Amino acid sequence: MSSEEAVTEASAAKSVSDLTEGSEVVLADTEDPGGAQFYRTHQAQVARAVPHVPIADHVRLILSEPKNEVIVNFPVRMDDGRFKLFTGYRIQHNNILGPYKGGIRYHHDVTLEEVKALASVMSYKCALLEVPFGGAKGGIRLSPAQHSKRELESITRRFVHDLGNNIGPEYDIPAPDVGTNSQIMVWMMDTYMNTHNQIDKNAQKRIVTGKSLASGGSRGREKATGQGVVYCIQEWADERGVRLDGCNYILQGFGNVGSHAAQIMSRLGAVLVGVQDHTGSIYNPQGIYPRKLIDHVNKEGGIRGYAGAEEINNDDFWSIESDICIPAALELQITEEVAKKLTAKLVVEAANGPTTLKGEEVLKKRGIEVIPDVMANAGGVVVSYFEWIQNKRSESWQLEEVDSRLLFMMKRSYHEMRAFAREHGVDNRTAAFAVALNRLNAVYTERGVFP
Ligand SMILES: NC(=O)C1=CN([C@@H]2O[C@H](COP(=O)(O)OP(=O)(O)OC[C@H]3O[C@@H](n4cnc5c(N)ncnc54)[C@H](O)[C@@H]3O)[C@@H](O)[C@H]2O)C=CC1
Ligand SMILES: O=C(O)CCC(=O)C(=O)O
Repeated sequence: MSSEEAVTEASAAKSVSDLTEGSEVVLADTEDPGGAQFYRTHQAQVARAVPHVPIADHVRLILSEPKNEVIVNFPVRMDDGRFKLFTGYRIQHNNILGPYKGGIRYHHDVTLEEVKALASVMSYKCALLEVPFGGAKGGIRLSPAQHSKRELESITRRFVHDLGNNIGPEYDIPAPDVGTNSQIMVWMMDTYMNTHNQIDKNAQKRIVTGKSLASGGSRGREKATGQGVVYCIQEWADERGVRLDGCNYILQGFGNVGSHAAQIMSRLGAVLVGVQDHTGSIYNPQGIYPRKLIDHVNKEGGIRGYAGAEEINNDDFWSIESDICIPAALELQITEEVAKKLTAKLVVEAANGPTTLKGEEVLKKRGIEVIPDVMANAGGVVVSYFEWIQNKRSESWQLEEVDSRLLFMMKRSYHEMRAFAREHGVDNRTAAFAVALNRLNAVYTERGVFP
């Protein structure tokens, strides 16, 4: 760098610091090792499916990057009176099958590339499950635990305000993901309604899904992702004559998805022998009671210190003797090293993108089967679709109806994926992406190319 350039850089930095003095700036994409790797991993996984289905060139190109990338920077007043600048993303990958759809993540590692990967995953998930939605995802780089309820509400409302018409009940419909919940969805809905003046307020409820029951949510949405994970495990067990009663499993992530999956697995007699979350890892070969662990987590904010299990090193968690492994936390967790340690016969990807490319290679070599994210965790978006329909029609379905419709859709796609895998001699992930790609390609080619 010449001395002139150095002076210019220094004065530019100075003027930025003048602008932000006294406030905290949470910069968006300063470092992004994980997000970029996740995006490349996801694209490589999709690319493996391409030789197995006839994809038109223009369709491949369209799907290779998101259609829209919305980034908003907005200041919010913190409880101490100072302003903090946040960056929010809403990435809209594809909407050929219907409105953009996907969760909102609040996590300190959120980056543009991570949200791009997650948005693209949603397009294939919806296509595989025949949910008439496209794929999107959003997020803000923040640690929810470090903010008061009031701060979280202000951040959420400001984010929705600044997204403006980039979301809408027939255009792009957010939902919960890591670090967000029904309360955040209800704040989003309320802010949208207050900033978009329409007479039919009831119809506007479907701007988000994953709301509380009182504010227009669906029965069964909160447990839906975990329920769908277990439906997949049941199909896998039936196919192979495995009894779930008495089988051992380990679980990474004990939030919405993990804790619900664990409660449902318990009802089937499966034994939870190890859990890991952001606070540590615990082990009990006699079984950990999900309900008691939930009570502990609600009080303490994590699994650490739970009296009904022994605390172990995070590194030892993956080698716990088990039949099934359920990653239900973040992406890129099942690395080469982790895959070598696993004793399970099945990995069920409750999380999005939990397995690295190298990790997958090892799993394959070791004969460990994978039910991929786009299939395993699709229960959430399926019941979000049911919530959206119920809001649109002013209906309220009973839980039995929600569960039986969910089971039907999960089973249908699971067996489509398995049939493709058998017919083409490919793994479940490649089959799942191939079925989804086929569907997207068919719609694009039938509709033709706009000149
Ligand atoms: N909430 C939903 O409906 C859906 C969620 N998913 C996916 O499921 C996964 C979990 O999501 P939620 O349960 O909603 O999130 P959550 O915020 O409710 O729970 C996340 C869990 O992951 C744990 N965790 C975070 N960092 C960790 C780390 N470094 N090591 C170990 N554990 C860690 C947390 O302690 C917590 O137990 C994510 O990949 C999400 O994208 C997929 C489909 C739908
Ligand atoms: O429920 C939804 O709309 C989206 C859920 C989600 O973000 C996901 O499946 O990863």
